[in-house]
Amino acid sequence: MEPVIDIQGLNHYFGTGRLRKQVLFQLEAQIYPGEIVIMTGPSGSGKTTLLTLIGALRSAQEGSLRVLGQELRHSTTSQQLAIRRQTGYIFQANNLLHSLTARQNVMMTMDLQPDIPAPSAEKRVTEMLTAVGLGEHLDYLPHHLSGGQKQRVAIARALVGHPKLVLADEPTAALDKQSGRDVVEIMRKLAQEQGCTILLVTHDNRILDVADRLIQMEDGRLFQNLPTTAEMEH
Ligand SMILES: Nc1ncnc2c1ncn2[C@@H]1O[C@H](COP(=O)(O)OP(=O)(O)OP(=O)(O)O)[C@@H](O)[C@H]1O
Repeated sequence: MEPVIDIQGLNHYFGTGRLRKQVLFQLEAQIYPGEIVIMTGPSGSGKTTLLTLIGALRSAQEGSLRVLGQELRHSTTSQQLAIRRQTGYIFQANNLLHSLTARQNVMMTMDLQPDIPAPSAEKRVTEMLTAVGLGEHLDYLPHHLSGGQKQRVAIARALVGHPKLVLADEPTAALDKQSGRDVVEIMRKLAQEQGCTILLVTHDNRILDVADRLIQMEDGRLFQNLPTTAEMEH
């Protein structure tokens, strides 16, 4: 089976000249279809940098990074756009547009998929918001929703286009224990139904058990094959 994410000898640097600083060192990792992988690690260790490289939101500089079969090093803008279209992003700050309702925020993703006719797109948006428990809040603006509800809109927005890959950066950081739990359970359930792969960065120990596999970043180096919480309990 071909990995969804295939990282080999990946290095990354910020800055130029004397200020050039290496932040990722010889990373190696393969993540396969349908896997839920959680990446942990101290602040500043390079997790967000790696996530944005995988999501084609910044350019790979050295080594190899293949995502959904596409080599991202030396890739063209249109190849990067193709990866972004197949990827759902969920960030700590949910990045909802404040003047748009929950429904309109999610609909924006469907606008990137011109091959889906408008009535079907609208139906999918309603179904997705209902699936995350917001069927009664379709026309609410973000400031009338709680933190957990806003994050659920962000999940609906990330998943409504049926992405092959979901990248989530601290999706539960701003949430209380129960809302955080609900949010990852919804992600897991929807991802299983759609068969997509999830790579999730978190400091939140309370959600580690949703992972099939844990990886850890420390000082720009990746450590793999850590036991999951479920395995540790056996
Ligand atoms: N745009 C940038 N320019 C220069 N240095 C940067 C830039 N972005 C990140 N860095 C540096 O790269 C390193 C890795 O940062 P990164 O944000 O990837 O860490 P992180 O593990 O995601 O941290 P956190 O858990 O706090 O979000 C840090 O030393 C950071 O200061």
